[in-house]
Amino acid sequence: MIEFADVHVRLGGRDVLRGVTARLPERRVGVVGANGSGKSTLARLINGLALPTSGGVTVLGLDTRRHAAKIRRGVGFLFTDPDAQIVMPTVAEDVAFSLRRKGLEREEVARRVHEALAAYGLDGHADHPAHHLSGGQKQLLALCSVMVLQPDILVMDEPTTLLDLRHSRQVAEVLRGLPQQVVAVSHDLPLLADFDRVLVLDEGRIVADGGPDEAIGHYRKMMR
Ligand SMILES: Nc1ncnc2c1ncn2[C@@H]1O[C@H](COP(=O)(O)OP(=O)(O)OP(=O)(O)O)[C@@H](O)[C@H]1O
Repeated sequence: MIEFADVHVRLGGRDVLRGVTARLPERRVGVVGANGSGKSTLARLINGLALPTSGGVTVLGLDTRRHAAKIRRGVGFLFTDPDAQIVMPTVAEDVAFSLRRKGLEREEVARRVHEALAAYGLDGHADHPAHHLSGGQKQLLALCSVMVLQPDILVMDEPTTLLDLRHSRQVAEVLRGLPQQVVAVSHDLPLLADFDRVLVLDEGRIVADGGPDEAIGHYRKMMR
């Protein structure tokens, strides 16, 4: 469960979010809106990467202002650019990196890495240099490295921007099967078409909120 209570965010003298209130119990929530409407800031609030100037954000029952470290352990965050997230030389090492930091035994790490790579269609690339993967494969690797930690919530900021149609569909398929709550900021409207709920932001406010047909319809009209 994610809850925004009258959240205002002011950055560099600008009101980026202006009174956002929403309770989000749904499993898959999309966020759309024009460039600069505050979507990334909203996403970053969920794991405490951004903090409200006033109002509050509660995630997994905790206030993000007071429990940032604990919330970050429970909230996986996927950035648009996978290069920002890939930290180790090979594909398998990248997935293993965060598991090792958790102090898991070597054999347990190897088992989980193997399973995770297979789930994301990357098992044939385990020993390849991560930076030699295609953009789409890198995005899948970044997602795999986040999900191997089994977060309670996955937040994605424009996860399909760099992907071709096939890889976008693959990511959509992966999201469909995840048991976790997913919040996806995206300009990729087909990705959100079967989400449970979509929020439309405009100039830092939620201006539409509902099922994908209704909310995306509103967004399309706004952008005419
Ligand atoms: N750290 C910051 N300092 C000053 N202004 C900021 C900062 N971060 C974001 N902004 C401004 O806040 C506004 C909203 O930014 P945000 O990235 O949340 O929008 P967005 O809806 O995700 O946009 P896009 O679709 O282009 O990614 C923008 O005008 C941006 O320039």
